[in-house]
Amino acid sequence: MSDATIFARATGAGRAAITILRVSGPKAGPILEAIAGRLPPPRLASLRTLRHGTDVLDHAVVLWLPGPRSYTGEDGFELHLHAGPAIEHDVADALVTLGARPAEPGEFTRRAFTHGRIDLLQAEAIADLIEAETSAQRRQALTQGDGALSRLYDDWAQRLRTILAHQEALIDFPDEDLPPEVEARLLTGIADLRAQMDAHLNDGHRGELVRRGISIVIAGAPNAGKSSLLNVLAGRDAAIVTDRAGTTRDAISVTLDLGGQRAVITDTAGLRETEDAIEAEGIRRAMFHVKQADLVVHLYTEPDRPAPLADVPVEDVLTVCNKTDLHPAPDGVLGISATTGAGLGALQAELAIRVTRLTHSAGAAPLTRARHRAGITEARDALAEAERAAWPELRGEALRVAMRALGRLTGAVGVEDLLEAVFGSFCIGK
Ligand SMILES: Nc1nc2c(c(=O)[nH]1)N(C=O)[C@@H](CNc1ccc(C(=O)N[C@@H](CCC(=O)O)C(=O)O)cc1)CN2
Repeated sequence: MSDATIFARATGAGRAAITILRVSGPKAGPILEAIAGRLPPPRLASLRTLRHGTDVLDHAVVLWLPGPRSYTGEDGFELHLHAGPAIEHDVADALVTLGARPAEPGEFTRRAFTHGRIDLLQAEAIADLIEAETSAQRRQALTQGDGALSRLYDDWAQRLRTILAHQEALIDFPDEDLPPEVEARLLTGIADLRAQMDAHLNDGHRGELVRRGISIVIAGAPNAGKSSLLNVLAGRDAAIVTDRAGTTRDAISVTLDLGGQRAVITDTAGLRETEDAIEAEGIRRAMFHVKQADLVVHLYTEPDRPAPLADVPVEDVLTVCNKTDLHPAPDGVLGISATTGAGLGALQAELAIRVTRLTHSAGAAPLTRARHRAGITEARDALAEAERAAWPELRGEALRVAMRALGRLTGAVGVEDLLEAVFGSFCIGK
């Protein structure tokens, strides 16, 4: 399978000036010679006439990318073609005739992983980089792609290996030859590592928040102007606005860039007692969103001071007074008018500060996916198990469980079953 030569369009669909086809695999050299004549110098853009037999396909820029110094680690090439359906399908036909086949989603990056060019955390970072919509997401993906998280986990695995070696020594040479401080030092080493993993896990989900986007929910009484606020923040009419209380029944979400951070803002049904079954379901959903939110904007209008939201910590709530064009906001409360736009700049600035506070990471590389959290949790639990173990043999086994959990994160050990999940979500051509 993996000795197939694969190809895919690396650029987007639709009208464009240039289309890049990328090809990787053992037949790349012979195929390029067949369509472009002799091989150009490695990694240098060269203009060539592409032919299939006597048929001229295009005049194109060609890159010859011999392995192992290539993205996939294999021989490969790129064709920078004039964009257009006829060129693309005729060149694809020529590639198939010469023994290549279309690539599966993520197959180029999967080959880069298989050939040891990148580890699994870096492969995930490439997917995140392509998906990134905001600057913060881009920076986080680039940091992980440069191997920041890999280095942290590799360093922990290295320390575990040393601890495990000392542990083996304790088992092989019981009592006699070894000074007592060997076991004490070993236990301190395990405790230190576990504490570092705890700190890494207790990061307020910063990396995951940046990657997924911060969830901000607008809640409050009917007719407080929640939908109007969503619309002005979104800069478009996403939610229906009327002067009738109870207009919003279902939650409506828009994605925003708040100071470089991705935020998903959700407008919810107004909270009140109601006989209307549909509105009641809307309110049930509103409460569900409020409880899940990273930040709640509690909107109200003077003089109807709201009761605190049940089940939401106060530090996660920003109380905002709307309709200041009708009634001024009391001292110390952020006032806005969704209709005149007064105070909106201050609200956006405050939201950006809150979001930055939620996502600010103290230097070290944050974990960014549930997969990472599960792996580190497993390793941390195994270390705790090792600290409690009554027998050296049991301690050794728990340390090996921790090692394997770390190894699966970078892809250094047994991840065959994981690869489909990681690479299947890529786009074709990556
Ligand atoms: N045209 C084009 N642009 C592209 C890519 C590509 O494949 N083709 N990339 C693909 O995703 C990204 C750049 N990433 C890359 C990472 C590694 C290598 C690579 O071949 N590295 C070799 C050789 C480096 C060199 O020229 O000396 C190496 O590290 O050994 C290429 C691209 C974004 N832009």
